[in-house]
Amino acid sequence: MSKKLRHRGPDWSGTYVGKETIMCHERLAIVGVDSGAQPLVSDDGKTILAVNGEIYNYVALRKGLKNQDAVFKTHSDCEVIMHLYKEHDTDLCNMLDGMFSFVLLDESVTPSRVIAARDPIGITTLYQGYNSKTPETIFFASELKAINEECDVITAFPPGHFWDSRTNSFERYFKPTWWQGDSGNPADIPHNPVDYTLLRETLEDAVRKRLMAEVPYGVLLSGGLDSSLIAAIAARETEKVANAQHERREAKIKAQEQGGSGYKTPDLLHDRECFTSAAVNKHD
Ligand SMILES: NC(=O)C[C@H](N)C(=O)O
Repeated sequence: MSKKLRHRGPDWSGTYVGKETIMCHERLAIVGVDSGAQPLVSDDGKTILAVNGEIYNYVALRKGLKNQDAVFKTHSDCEVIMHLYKEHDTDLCNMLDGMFSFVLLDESVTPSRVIAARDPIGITTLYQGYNSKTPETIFFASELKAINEECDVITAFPPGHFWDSRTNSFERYFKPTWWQGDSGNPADIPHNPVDYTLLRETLEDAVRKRLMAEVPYGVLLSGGLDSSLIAAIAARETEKVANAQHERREAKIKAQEQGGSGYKTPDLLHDRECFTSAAVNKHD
């Protein structure tokens, strides 16, 4: 089954075989490239997690944990989900800023518990299925093709919901106030005056956080207004980050030069050289 999803991630194929649950993950490494192979297994070996997605606010969430001694085994943006689960149970879903589908297995309880969730608007895909002859076995997968031979009932996992094996049911966690616009009552439709500055800043912020990557990224450019705007913001933000890195390097070299001996370490000089040529290439 996992092989059918291999195209989703060239970087790692991982499998966890638990008491009653098997989890497989095909990874496209984006954050915590060297350490974040999945499924992630907690320090005590009792929480297991597979995620498709990016958690943009993972640094802030980590800082906000009640248990500041929580052991992080990787630099993955996704690991914080396991720690949030310990502190907030399913309320964790509302704390994530990102695009994600995940399945979390809790083997510290008997019977073991499974939580699955999908991001608020369903940016990432997730399907749930079962076979009517063995309905107690539940399948989850990012693509239908992984489970369609095993299951005769398959549904798209509803966005903004989590599923809990304790209740065998879905619950909506995403309940923004503007959602009431669906009620059909015109009074429930927000009618704030348009604020173009806020609109621009929100768009910039949305693009900025999506640039969170330790690997090269690209923008699919159609030439239309939306993708051109996004590409322009992404290019500007990327340049800002590159300039800030350049300034930090220069400051480091200067500090070293002024620090008495005037000796420039070969590493620092090489670093400057590489960085300057990289910056030149970027502008070509
Ligand atoms: N790419 C993913 O879906 C998981 C995680 N964000 C990673 O970088 O490995």
